[in-house]
Amino acid sequence: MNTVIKLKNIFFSYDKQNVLEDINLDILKDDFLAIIGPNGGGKSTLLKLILNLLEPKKGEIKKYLNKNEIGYVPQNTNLNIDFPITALEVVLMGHTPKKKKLFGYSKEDIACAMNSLKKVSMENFANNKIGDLSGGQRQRVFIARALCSNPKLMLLDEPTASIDVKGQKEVYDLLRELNKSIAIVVVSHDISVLLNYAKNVAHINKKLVYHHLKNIEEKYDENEHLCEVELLSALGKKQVCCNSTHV
Ligand SMILES: Nc1ncnc2c1ncn2[C@@H]1O[C@H](COP(=O)(O)OP(=O)(O)OP(=O)(O)O)[C@@H](O)[C@H]1O
Repeated sequence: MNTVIKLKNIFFSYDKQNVLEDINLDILKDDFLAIIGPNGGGKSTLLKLILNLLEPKKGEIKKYLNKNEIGYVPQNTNLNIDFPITALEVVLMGHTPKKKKLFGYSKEDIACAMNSLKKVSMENFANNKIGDLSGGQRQRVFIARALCSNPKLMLLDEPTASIDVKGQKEVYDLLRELNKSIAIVVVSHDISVLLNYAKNVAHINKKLVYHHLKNIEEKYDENEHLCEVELLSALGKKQVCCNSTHV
């Protein structure tokens, strides 16, 4: 089975107005899926449905993974950076301890958290305060926290918001490395970077339009910034394979 998550005819509304309509989407085992779309288009809502934080009003979400095999890096992890906590402590917060302890963490917990920091090349910053790290370094620590449960799928909501271009590239290079063994789903407005990393794109504006990027021959310069409209226009010109259409 190549699919890890299957959404079938999903409808969702917070009140009476539909936020998502008739969403069909397969997330594949080796996917690097970029979810793009306008503000309020329903991107974060879709992630919350996949994470079981919300229930669809209609339709079905099939998961071919255990709950702890889905890692999540939420939006706005830059909040509370003044809180006096180290990178290691942030990662330990995402860890499910093997043995329950009343105070502190066991040696095994710390070794496991250090291993996660190593996977994101942040082990040398374990004892640094999270507020003293750069935006890109901090985001890598939050990715390490999500790696604690050895996920097979990682969902990231705007991971490079308010990170400089160099930091963005580091985060996406890391995600590409992780994608060798983990399916990656990224919500982002940061299309020019995603163009160089994503395998597939889902554009969400209440409805979903899916693009297979492998058919695009033209390579974009990583440092070139394209807006969403330019990207979609580029995709349209290249006539990529779509399995759904805007209505
Ligand atoms: N808890 C909520 N209660 C009511 N309405 C909500 C709630 N959360 C989101 N919405 C509304 O649902 C719609 C979709 O929101 P969502 O956050 O999923 O969009 P988004 O595509 O992630 O937007 P952005 O790019 O701005 O983060 C918006 O109109 C938003 O105002």
